[in-house]
Amino acid sequence: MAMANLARRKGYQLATKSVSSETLRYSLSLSSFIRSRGFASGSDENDVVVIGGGPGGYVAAIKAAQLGLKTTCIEKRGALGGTCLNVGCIPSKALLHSSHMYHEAQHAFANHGIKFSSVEVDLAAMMAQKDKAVSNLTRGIEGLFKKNKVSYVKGYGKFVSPSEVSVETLDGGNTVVKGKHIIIATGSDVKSLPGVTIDEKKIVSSTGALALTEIPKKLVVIGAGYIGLEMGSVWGRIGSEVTVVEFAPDIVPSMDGEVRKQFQRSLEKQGMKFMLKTKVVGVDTSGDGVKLTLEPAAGGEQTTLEADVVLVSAGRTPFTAGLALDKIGVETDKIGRILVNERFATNVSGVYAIGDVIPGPMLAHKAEEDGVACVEYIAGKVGHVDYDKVPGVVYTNPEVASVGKTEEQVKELGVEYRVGKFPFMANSRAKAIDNAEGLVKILAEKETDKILGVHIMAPNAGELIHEAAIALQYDASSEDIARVCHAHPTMSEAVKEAAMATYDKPIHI
Ligand SMILES: Cc1cc2nc3c(=O)[nH]c(=O)nc-3n(C[C@H](O)[C@H](O)[C@H](O)COP(=O)(O)OP(=O)(O)OC[C@H]3O[C@@H](n4cnc5c(N)ncnc54)[C@H](O)[C@@H]3O)c2cc1C
Ligand SMILES: NC(=O)c1ccc[n+]([C@@H]2O[C@H](COP(=O)([O-])OP(=O)(O)OC[C@H]3O[C@@H](n4cnc5c(N)ncnc54)[C@H](O)[C@@H]3O)[C@@H](O)[C@H]2O)c1
Repeated sequence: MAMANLARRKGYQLATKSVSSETLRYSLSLSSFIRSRGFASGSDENDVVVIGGGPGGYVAAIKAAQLGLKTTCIEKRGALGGTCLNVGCIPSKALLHSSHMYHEAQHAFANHGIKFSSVEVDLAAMMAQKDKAVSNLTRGIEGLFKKNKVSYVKGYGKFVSPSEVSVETLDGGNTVVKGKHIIIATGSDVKSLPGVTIDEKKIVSSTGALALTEIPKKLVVIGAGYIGLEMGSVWGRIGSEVTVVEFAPDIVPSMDGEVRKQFQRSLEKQGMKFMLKTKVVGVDTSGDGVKLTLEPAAGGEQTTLEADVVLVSAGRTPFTAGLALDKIGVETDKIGRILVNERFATNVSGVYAIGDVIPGPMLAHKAEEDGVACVEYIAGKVGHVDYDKVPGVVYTNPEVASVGKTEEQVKELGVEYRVGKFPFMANSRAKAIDNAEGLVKILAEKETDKILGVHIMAPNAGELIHEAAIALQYDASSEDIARVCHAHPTMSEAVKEAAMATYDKPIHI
């Protein structure tokens, strides 16, 4: 609105009535920016080149093009969407949903009066449904590239200079792509463990675990983080005996302690076994299955554990292999993450980095936010990402979602705080659908009531958390949430009640 007024005052014409104020804002500021910086127009040189077509890279490329910058994206895997779409977020959520439906059919339908004589898993069909979702979505991004006029080069990119990337194309050719600004968005890869060689058959990474052709009788998962618990849930629900070996004293070490305890109990009830404070010191794949040698994390007597398949999910590591970063002098930290400033600029002028390859949470939505902010800075605007307010969700059942600080972190900060909790046992919608496990927990600063962190365990916690994310972003108080009218009967009412419990008293408990 303000821009439209400015346009009128300055005598600009709105070209067509379909031009939105947003488009106008970008085009006005961008045309003057292009004039002042001498950006490419119609030449072979790009304003922006993005290496990597994952959530960070493809979103940065589309946003750059929307900002009027001539943009090319280089991707080596032959499909857009990166780890997330091809071998991460999307295929895992497809399998989590399919396996959840099977589990519900076996264990929950009868409570709702739905009975049938037998239910079975067709693994090939389950995998085909997952693959269909992935291929539809990757093609969708190619469509978005065309719509936004992003050039797409399929091949492996390597720096020749800070403004030139040589690409070995997938069709066997070679080309050099030039750009005034180059964004590295090459993501991450599975972190390997000493003495544990991934063969994607018996010893698998998440990629192998998303494509097993048989249900393993015994699955051992190394690492009780996001991937281990999600993929462990998938295979556990459809028949595997799942044991999770975790080095730390707790599962998902970054989670709020109280919520984590309830979460672990819930997973154990579903049949998942945990061996905490334990490390894998060796694997033997010479027989039919796998024999693991384990040792207490603090050292001590060794034990063995047998498995048909072992999933290595002990974290991911930044991926920069083959980029020739040393050739142009881009700085990385001790664990290989590219160092950037608040504008995502590396130490080399004109070279930027975003997503999993830089420090910060390794999450798709964080990579997307990085991508948008990075190109906004490149276009002379101001970008914004607040890593303290990035929601995290474990998509098990129940899901666990959180945003902001855990109680342990708040304590460590020495801030005086209040806690408000509300269990789904007292939420009418959760009772109506017979799925009342979990709680909402809110932490707020005692003096100001400003919300510091929100933690939710519920079947749809990943959806419920965004009310809290908005509240945190706008520095809302728990009273602000509590005084917003929430529809009845919804699971969201538990968020309102937890907010009431934080600054005053809840009604329904
Ligand atoms: C099993 C699994 C499940 C996950 N689930 C979730 C989830 O539910 N929610 C969530 O937020 N996050 C999830 N993640 C994490 C998420 O996938 C990553 O945080 C996200 O993909 C990072 O995006 P990115 O763009 O930085 O990198 P990536 O998605 O890794 O993309 C980088 C791309 O760059 C390409 N590339 C690398 N080097 C070159 C080169 N030299 N030339 C050309 N191309 C190159 C790669 O082929 C890749 O496609 C999951 C990860 C895994 C493994
Ligand atoms: N739902 C989601 O958003 C989602 C899903 C999957 C993956 N991801 C992202 O992918 C990244 C990688 O996932 P991940 O599960 O591999 O990593 P993670 O960092 O979530 O968990 C790794 C776990 O392995 C443990 N560990 C490390 N070394 C070990 C060892 N030698 N033996 C036993 N345990 C060990 C760690 O203590 C930790 O609990 C995550 O950081 C996450 O950001 C996100």
